[in-house]
Amino acid sequence: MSTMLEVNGLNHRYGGGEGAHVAVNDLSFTVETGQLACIVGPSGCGKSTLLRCISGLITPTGGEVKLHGDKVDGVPEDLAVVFQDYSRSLFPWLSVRQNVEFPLRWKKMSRAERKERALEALEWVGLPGVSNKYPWQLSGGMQQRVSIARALARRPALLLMDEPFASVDAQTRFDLEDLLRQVQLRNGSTILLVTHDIDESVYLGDRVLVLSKSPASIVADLPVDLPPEREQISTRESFAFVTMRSEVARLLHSPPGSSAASAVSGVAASTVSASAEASAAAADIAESEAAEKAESSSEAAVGENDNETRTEASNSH
Ligand SMILES: Nc1ncnc2c1ncn2[C@@H]1O[C@H](COP(=O)(O)OP(=O)(O)OP(=O)(O)O)[C@@H](O)[C@H]1O
Repeated sequence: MSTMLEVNGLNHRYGGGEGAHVAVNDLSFTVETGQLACIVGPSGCGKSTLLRCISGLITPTGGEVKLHGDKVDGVPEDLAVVFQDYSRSLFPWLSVRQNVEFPLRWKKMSRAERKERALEALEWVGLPGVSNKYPWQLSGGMQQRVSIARALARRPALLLMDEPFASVDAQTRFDLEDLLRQVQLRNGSTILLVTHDIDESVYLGDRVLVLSKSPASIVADLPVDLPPEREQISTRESFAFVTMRSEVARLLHSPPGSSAASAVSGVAASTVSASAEASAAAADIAESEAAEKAESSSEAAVGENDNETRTEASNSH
């Protein structure tokens, strides 16, 4: 697998002098071709700043970014970005198809080719029948699909996504997450997605990079040990998912540089599987203990309330 993105010693400071604010602090990582890497970090830690540096929208104050080996010093032609706010990224006076075609105008291709690419991308995102509608005639989730189609139509070397599903309702969010993984698996796209939602980072990612509080630095880089094909209910219930999300939550809530955080980051992959085994064993023990207790207390507990099993829906907002 070749390296698509290299971030080396990246720093970014806003302003100067006493009012200077360091948003990103010495970040280094790579993303391999065909990988979907998620970056998760607390609100305000510097995630968007990192994406702006990677996309060439701002020049970092230190370090460098390379896309397929070329130093980024402006917005690369073969990079696309999907933002959270779909309503501001689509042109309301253009039809859906014209919106998707829009960035292709700067590519050397005929009108017919542009149209074909746009229709193909709309099909990838499950919107084959809306090409002549206007964005304001679509639901929020459909508009975000159009934004994704517009990014994919360019066949970018790297797709950056900044909290792409944060503005849609929970069910639409699930649908869009599944759509993204399907598209990524089918097209082999390389994607770097930023989110502050722990569950989303684990569900979507082949890998999760955990950032510290501001200024952003990398606390851990964890491979996601889940099958490529994921399903909202069974994947989220799986042992590997639950273990991993706990690991990420622990890392996010440990102060950077704390012994807990550095201990985990040093042995990221092995920690996940080791703690998975330990938790499995603990769960087995707890289950058999509970069964024994239930058996012995069942005679004495006649008339008492039924046990309630409560599954807490995770929400890391
Ligand atoms: N243009 C700017 N000038 C000065 N400071 C800025 C600028 N943009 C961001 N910052 C500051 O840099 C820090 C990181 O901001 P950034 O938007 O990158 O964080 P984030 O992790 O994406 O936040 P959120 O999760 O809330 O979207 C914040 O303290 C923010 O106030």
